[in-house]
Amino acid sequence: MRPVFEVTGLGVRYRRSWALRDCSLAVPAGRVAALVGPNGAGKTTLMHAAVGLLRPTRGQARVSGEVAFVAQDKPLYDSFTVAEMLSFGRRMNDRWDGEAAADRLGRLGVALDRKVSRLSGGQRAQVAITMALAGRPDLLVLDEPLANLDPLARHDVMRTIMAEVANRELTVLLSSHVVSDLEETCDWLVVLNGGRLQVSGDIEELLDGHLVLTGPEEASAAGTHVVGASRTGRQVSMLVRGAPPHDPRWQARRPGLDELVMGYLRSPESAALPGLTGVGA
Ligand SMILES: Nc1ncnc2c1ncn2[C@@H]1O[C@H](COP(=O)(O)OP(=O)(O)OP(=O)(O)O)[C@@H](O)[C@H]1O
Repeated sequence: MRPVFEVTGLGVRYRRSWALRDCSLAVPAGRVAALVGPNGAGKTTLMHAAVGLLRPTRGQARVSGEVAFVAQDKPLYDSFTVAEMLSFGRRMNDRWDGEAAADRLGRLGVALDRKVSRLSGGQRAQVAITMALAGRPDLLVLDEPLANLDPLARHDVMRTIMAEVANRELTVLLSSHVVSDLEETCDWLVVLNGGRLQVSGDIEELLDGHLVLTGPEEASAAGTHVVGASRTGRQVSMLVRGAPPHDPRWQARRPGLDELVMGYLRSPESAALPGLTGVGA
């Protein structure tokens, strides 16, 4: 399927230091892509390059179609009511679907006559995302939409995104630090670490292509690609890619999304990118 969002050889330098180096990835249409990585990994920088807020130092970022971006601080005008925000949106956007926006906020119990300054964190997030969706974008880019929200509000925000993806062809790229929030909603994973791209691919294919092995430290892992390993006493636990090793002392199981992400983040030299054997190709 054609990519909606594609970067090739992307590098971004702020003064002397590189925030992103040599990143190439493509997110196919209709996917909900999770962008994860530790603080300072370059997630916001990648999103800013995608939506045209900064010019890459090297390479390029391409989006096909209309893009909407919700920044980390969910910028809204505090002195406006929700209805005034919506009519502001209508004036700024010729693809505006005000009816759907008002409907969605109604279903979420956000009163249109309420001042933005009096909304809860969760309602603020819902208004910002609703405003972004009302412009009927092809790509929705959300920088930490779940930060500072309680578990119920996080769930509601993810449900809003899911409903929109189910209703029409929308591609989403969203960053988060909480991988467990993404498990149900996202079907594409992008891992950035220290400005470098470590993982990009279909989540089910990635999980199918990896194993968590546990066994005694003397067991042989010959023939297996080890992403990372940790030791507890004489037991070793490893995240591996591809087929399991022949040594019968290993117990193997499919990793969870959290384990996959943590395995790569702990081993910055490992990568699972399209073109590498057995994963995401
Ligand atoms: N305007 C800027 N000027 C100089 N350096 C910057 C600027 N913006 C970001 N950086 C640096 O670039 C790197 C990547 O920052 P970025 O904000 O993209 O990371 P992030 O993954 O979004 O982090 P977080 O999870 O903390 O939001 C960091 O080392 C950061 O200090």
